[in-house]
Order: sequence, then structure tokens, then C-alpha cells
Amino acid sequence: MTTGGHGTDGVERRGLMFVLSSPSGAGKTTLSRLLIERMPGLKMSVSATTRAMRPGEVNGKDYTFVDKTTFDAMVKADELLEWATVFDNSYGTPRGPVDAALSAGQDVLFDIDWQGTQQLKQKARADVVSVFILPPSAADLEKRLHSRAQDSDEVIRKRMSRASDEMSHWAEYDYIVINHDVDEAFAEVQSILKAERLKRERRIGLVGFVRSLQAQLQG
Ligand SMILES: Nc1nc2c(ncn2[C@@H]2O[C@H](COP(=O)(O)OP(=O)(O)O)[C@@H](O)[C@H]2O)c(=O)[nH]1
Ligand SMILES: Nc1ncnc2c1ncn2[C@@H]1O[C@H](COP(=O)(O)OP(=O)(O)O)[C@@H](O)[C@H]1O
Repeated sequence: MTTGGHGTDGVERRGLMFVLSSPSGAGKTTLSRLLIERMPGLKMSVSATTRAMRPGEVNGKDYTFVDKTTFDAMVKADELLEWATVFDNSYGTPRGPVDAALSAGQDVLFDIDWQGTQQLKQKARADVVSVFILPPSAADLEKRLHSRAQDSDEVIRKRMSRASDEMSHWAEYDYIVINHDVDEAFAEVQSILKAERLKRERRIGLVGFVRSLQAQLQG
């Protein structure tokens, strides 16, 4: 996946796929929203899902909500870059918008689980940067799931019992951020993105840039 975006310093750069994963309630939606608001050049990948819409969610913005027949048709037509079953529902990343954003020189942000992260890495390892968000404690995780007030007690119980499973994949990620305080966690995630954008391998315009610097020095 090679693309031709320009960094703030004008040197051409390949777009990257920035993945946030965590057990449910650890804060990846909160951190994703802050990143999209505050980091120019980053576009959210909106997943398709068969799960029910939560109060306050917007179709096409938080998720594209589809029924199982539609989801299965998307899988069959190879329209999904990756997909997985989580909490008895199907979730997947539509391929078109991701390709379009990367080709336009933007980076893409994914809020997906460990199964989706593995699939993305198999497809484009060099372009994937993965971050796992941990809650400070189990009690905090439960408190956050309740404070979000969007799921029934039974759904919350299910998510708590899956948290340990999801967490067991932490070591497959490039970076680990513990979300004690939102501002601090955001600053850490932002630093990761900023540093990854400066990686030499992604800055495909550097060869030309350095050549022209050398020409200036010799001239
Ligand atoms: N593989 C994959 N996982 C997804 C996708 N979209 C969301 N997820 C994951 O599905 C899980 C459940 O998401 P959701 O029902 O919104 O609950 P949340 O964990 O509270 O945000 C989370 O781990 C998400 O990261 C997707 O397109 N692909
Ligand atoms: N550092 C934090 N301290 C306290 N509450 C938080 C923190 N980060 C997120 N929250 C709250 O916890 C709840 C779950 O966060 P959310 O971002 O929806 O998690 P996820 O997307 O990982 O399921 C939300 O109500 C959110 O406002």
C-alpha cells in the first residue's frame, strides 16, 4: 500500500494504519475521538457491524449498522479488508474508504479487536502501527462500562468476562498505553503517531529531498 501524502515538512510520506485495541470499556472510543479531532491527516475507518445501535450512536459515523444478510454479502463480495465475530456479532472494515484515504495521503485510524489487527498485519505489516490500551484496574474497567450507561447489566457482565481473553493478546501489539487519565493517555497515543509518521521507511520522498540538499551544498 504505497501512497503519496506530504508531511508538514513537505517530504512525501506513505500513509499508515493506526490501530487501537483494548478490552471493552478501557477507552479506545474516547481516545479515537480525540485523535480524530486533534490530529490533522488522520481519518477514522468506520466499521460495519451487526450489533444493535447504542443510544447516541449515529449510523454511518460510529458504525454502519447492517443486518447479518448484508454483512455476509459484504464478506462474499470481498468488500471487507478484515472481519471478525466479537460478542456474538460480526464486525468488519470496509476496504474502499481505507484504500481511498491511504491513496489520498491520509493515515487511517482503526478501532478493531485483536483478530482484525492480526489480519491487517498479515496484509500490510510495514504499514500497521498497533497500540493496546489497558485499564488501570478491573474495578475501573467495570466502573467505566457502567458509567457509559449504554449497555444492559447482562451485556456488561459478558464484556467483563471477555476482558481477560482480549487482554491476553497485549503482547502482539507494538505499543501499550495504560489509560489512567484521559489527557495523559491521549498525549502518549499522540506521541506514538507523531513518531511513527517520522520513521525513515515511511518517508518515501527523503531520497529526493536529501539529493537536492546535497546538490545545494555542492553547487
Ligand atoms: N475485527 C474487528 N473488530 C472490530 C471492528 N469494529 C469494532 N471492532 C471491535 O469489536 C469490539 C466491540 O466493539 P463495540 O461493540 O463497539 O464495543 P466497545 O468495545 O465498547 O467499543 C471492540 O473490541 C472493537 O474494537 C472491525 O471492523 N473489525
Ligand atoms: N481515563 C479515563 N478515566 C475515566 N473514565 C474514562 C477514561 N477513559 C474513558 N473513560 C470512560 O469510560 C467509558 C468507556 O470508554 P470508551 O471510550 O467507550 O471505551 P471502549 O471504546 O474501549 O469500549 C466511557 O464512559 C468513557 O467516557
